[in-house]
Amino acid sequence: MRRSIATVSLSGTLEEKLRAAAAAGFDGVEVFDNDLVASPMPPREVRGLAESLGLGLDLYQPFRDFEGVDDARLERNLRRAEAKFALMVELGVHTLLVCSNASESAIDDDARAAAQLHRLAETAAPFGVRIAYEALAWGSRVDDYAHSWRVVAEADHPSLGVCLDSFHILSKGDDPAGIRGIPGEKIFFLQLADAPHMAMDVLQWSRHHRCFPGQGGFDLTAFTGHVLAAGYTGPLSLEVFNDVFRASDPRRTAADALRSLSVLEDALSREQDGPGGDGAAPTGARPAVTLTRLPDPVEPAGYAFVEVAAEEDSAERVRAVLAALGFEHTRDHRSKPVQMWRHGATRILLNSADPRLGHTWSGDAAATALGIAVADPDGAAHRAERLLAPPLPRRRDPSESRLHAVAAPDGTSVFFCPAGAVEGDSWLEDFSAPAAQGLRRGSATPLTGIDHVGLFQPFDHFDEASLFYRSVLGLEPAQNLELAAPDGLVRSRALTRPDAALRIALNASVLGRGFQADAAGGAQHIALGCGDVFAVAQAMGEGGVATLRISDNYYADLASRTDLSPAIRERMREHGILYDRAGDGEFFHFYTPMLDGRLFFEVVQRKGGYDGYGAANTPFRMAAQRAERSQ
Ligand SMILES: O=C(O)c1ccc(O)c(O)c1
Ligand SMILES: [Mg+2]
Repeated sequence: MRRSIATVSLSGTLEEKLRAAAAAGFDGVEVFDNDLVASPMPPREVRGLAESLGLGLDLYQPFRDFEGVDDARLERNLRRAEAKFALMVELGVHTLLVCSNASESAIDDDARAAAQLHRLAETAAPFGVRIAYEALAWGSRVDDYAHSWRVVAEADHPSLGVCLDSFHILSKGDDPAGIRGIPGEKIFFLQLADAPHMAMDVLQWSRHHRCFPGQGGFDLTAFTGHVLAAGYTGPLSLEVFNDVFRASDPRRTAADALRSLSVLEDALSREQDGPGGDGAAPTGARPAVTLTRLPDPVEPAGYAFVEVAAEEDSAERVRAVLAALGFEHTRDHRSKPVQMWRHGATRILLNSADPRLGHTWSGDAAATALGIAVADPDGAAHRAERLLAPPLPRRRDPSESRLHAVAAPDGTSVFFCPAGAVEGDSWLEDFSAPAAQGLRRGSATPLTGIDHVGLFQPFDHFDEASLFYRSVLGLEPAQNLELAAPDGLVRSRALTRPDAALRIALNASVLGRGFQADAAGGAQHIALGCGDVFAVAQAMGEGGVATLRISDNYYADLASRTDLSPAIRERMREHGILYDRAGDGEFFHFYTPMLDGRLFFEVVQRKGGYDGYGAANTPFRMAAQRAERSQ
């Protein structure tokens, strides 16, 4: 389908916005009145620039407070509209968006509104302009799509139709299924925006918190499905008012935006195919539009590895922790300064070179790459590329295996590794047995694998990162949580496979401050699953690595709210083990100290189907880390 974006969704001058939209691959834009008025470019130049960029100007907007007015004001409004129609002719835009009247003085009379919109459409027609009437959620009379459609139907003019905006409809909990009853040719325009669920004034919610489809809490796939079922064939246009996007690099925002539409179209196209999903047997009537289809979603089987980069001093600290956790240094890379540490099927790669720069890693130890085990690495890489994930060039010897890698928004490398690879196979052959004196053995601990990886994100790219991991790795996002760290609020969002084979936790500091955010690149952790958290804590201590100490007050509080026995609580206190409970599920977990400024490990034990992350304990963990740092 044709893809557009409103200039209000991007930062910068009108020219920068047009260039960013074109660079991302959009077909068209909605021109916002203010962006044009503020631009030094005359309308004909804007038109020329858009043409040279291959962009259509699909809509001009918004025109406000037109209908439901007294007769004298109607004449003034028509003159105001005529000036815009003349401008639109110069720009070459053929559709004007008219928002439902939001002023207190609007007259509550549908017949009057319909007659006045009829006059407007009649005046627009000679200019080659159509009117798309949009119900604002805060319109003073017309505030839902069904009402806007009743007025448009009553006005009955070929140059008048409705504009549907997902935000105004879904924010109020209206049932979008009714859209199917609107004739497709009377839906002149479709604006898409998602938003996180919030209990707040709808105007403020709309003007500050909209986000791209798939980043919030609305079901945009179902919504758009209804609009297509009605027979709509126009553009899918993103209209996102968002405080962060207004102030961010427009090229990056535009790429994020286009990715959201690719994911949406792909989901719609798969839905139309029905449960078989092979494109051969549509269950419903196929609409008159072509939907972008991406390579099949990736179904990760788990982590093939996590790579940690560390310069020598901190590498020694990482090695000490790995050995104490029961990992063993089993292999070395044949051509790079990379050690493989293994515990059963769990692998941590320890790299002393900066994988991106090719020289010695400087700075704090960091998790720089995630190896994701997938059945079809080529297909996964192909899908990632279609989702505008930047591919990473790999420097390698000709004899080495080739792994596809892409960069996540925070710069983490994501490798697609063949699932089920065993030693003697593919990329693992790039590693050989280490010189015997280099070998370091771990202890026997009941670790079961990598439970999750926690990555701190710059706040501005939090939604982008969550859409990236969701669409590129096939993960389902949970609700955003806000956690009170001792030095600021931390937003947290978990993404997981339905079968829990892969979990990622994203965190960000709401105000971009606090020690977690201050660590260059932000705090990170690698969480290991186990069958006996006490045994692992014990072994780690015997291996010379203490666990992060949690305050005694925490254990006093635990006594008041759980029925854990005093003996167990005492052992937990001794090892800094934290506890959470959900239904019948229980969660025990502890942390290593921060290895440098940013990286630490966590060990978790899940019982009885617990599928959270112990978020309730995060403030206490962060307080303990902060106390430890300032010692
Ligand atoms: O917030 C507004 O005023 C506004 C303007 C135009 C739109 O299309 C819209 O959805 C909201
Ligand atoms: Mg709108």
